Amino acid sequence: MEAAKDWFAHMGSVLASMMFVWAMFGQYFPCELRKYFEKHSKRLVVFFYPYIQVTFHEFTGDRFMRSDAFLAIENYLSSKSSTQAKRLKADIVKNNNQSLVLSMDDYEEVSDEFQGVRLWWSSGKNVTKSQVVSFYSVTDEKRYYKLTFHKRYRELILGPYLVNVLKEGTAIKVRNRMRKLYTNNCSRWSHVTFQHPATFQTLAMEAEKKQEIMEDLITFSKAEDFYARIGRAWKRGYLLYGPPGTGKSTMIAAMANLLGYDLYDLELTSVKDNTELRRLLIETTSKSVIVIEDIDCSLDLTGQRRKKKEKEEEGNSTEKDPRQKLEKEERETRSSQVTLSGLLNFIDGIWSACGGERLIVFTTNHIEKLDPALIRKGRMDKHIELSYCSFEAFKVLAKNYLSIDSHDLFATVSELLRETKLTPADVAEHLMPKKFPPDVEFSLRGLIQALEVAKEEAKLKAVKEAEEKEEELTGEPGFVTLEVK
Ligand SMILES: Nc1ncnc2c1ncn2[C@@H]1O[C@H](COP(=O)(O)OP(=O)(O)OP(=O)(O)O)[C@@H](O)[C@H]1O
Ligand SMILES: [Mg+2]
Repeated sequence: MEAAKDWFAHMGSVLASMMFVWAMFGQYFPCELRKYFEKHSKRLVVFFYPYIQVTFHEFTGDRFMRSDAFLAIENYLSSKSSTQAKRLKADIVKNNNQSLVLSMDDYEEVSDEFQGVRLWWSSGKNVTKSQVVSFYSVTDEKRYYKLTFHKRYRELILGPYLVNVLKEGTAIKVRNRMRKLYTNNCSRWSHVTFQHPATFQTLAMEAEKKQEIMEDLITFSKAEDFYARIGRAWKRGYLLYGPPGTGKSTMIAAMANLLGYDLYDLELTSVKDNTELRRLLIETTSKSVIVIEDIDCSLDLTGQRRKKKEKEEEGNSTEKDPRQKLEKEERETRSSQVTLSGLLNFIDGIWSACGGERLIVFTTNHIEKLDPALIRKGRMDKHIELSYCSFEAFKVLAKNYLSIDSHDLFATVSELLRETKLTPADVAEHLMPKKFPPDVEFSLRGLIQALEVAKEEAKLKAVKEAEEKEEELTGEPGFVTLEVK
């Protein structure tokens, strides 16, 4: 097939040369003869050269903006170029890992296959003298990729194949891009490079739970067709809850890293009203995680229930002065301009118009404070509890911080962790090596001591609470006996 293509290509160039000669000297022939020759020479070319060529130029229209199709093809061909081309160009892409991207040099060719059909991509460039007046000689180089395939496969290649090339190429481009962390201030998103090292591998949590969350995320990221078919916006809501220091923010960074998404950290307290909230959310790009941290503290997001309760209290209010009342009302309208319903409208699919996938993640330390309307299933697709450090989670931290899988002191740690509540953040702090290489035993003994102190404190707290309860019941100071094990 390669040989046949070469032969056809050769014939094509012979014919092209004939056409060139004809273009140069054709004018000296009589008009009738010229028309006849032109008509039949095209047929001859088609007969001898049954291949179709499609050219994708680097610049189309705007000479400062590289064409999206060209960039997608460059990315699509990068893996094929690195295995097939003899001359390659290398460039460092400033993504989160500064990876090296290879592409074929000019006038190279690589082949590809699609549904059993072979086709070829070649690269080239048009060099023109620049119109710009300059001391140095300036030339304009416009590169292009040329796709060659047999005319028999016109529909397959111009349809599904090219769609696939552009889709895959764009996905590689997105994967290789520099990711961003956006924050909202003064009604606008501003961004910095997102470079957080957290991964699910280093996240301390039970392996099974971790696996389930990762699978859920990956399934979501690949479910474009599914969401389109069922007519739902391609988005998924997560609610992460648990005490401070249990890894909620760390997990969000790990989620963004796993999927290669950008991160939008939405600070609700600096959003003026629902209109601004709508605009900020619409401005988010696809392949992003939108995070609203500590929703219980952000605003009056607990909805109607709390408002109703406040109204009831207001009935018994002592503010008789109308001016004071007015001020209070003004204060309330100002603070409640971003409402629960405003937020839920977006979550319920208003932004389906935006297209592209988005994850929305809420975090809270107090799930019990949230209105059930906000957290019912369907609105938040997945509720994830991050809790105190279990032995399994400890083992992940021990591996991360001390590079150990087991130790004689693990049994003591395991027993103490079962009786005590220490957050992964606290455990991590004790495992953090004070020198390198780390003194494993010293770190583990430090952790054991902290666990014992926490255990004692918890016992004393329980005694105090019991005494207060007894005092409440009897009106007498209570004494509870501490059972020592
Ligand atoms: N599950 C965990 N796995 C690995 N590291 C953790 C975990 N939980 C906490 N840490 C460590 O503790 C630090 C604090 O954790 P993080 O900020 O994720 O907690 P949080 O749950 O978001 O707390 P808050 O509710 O206060 O926002 C992190 O920098 C991380 O190093
Ligand atoms: Mg946090």
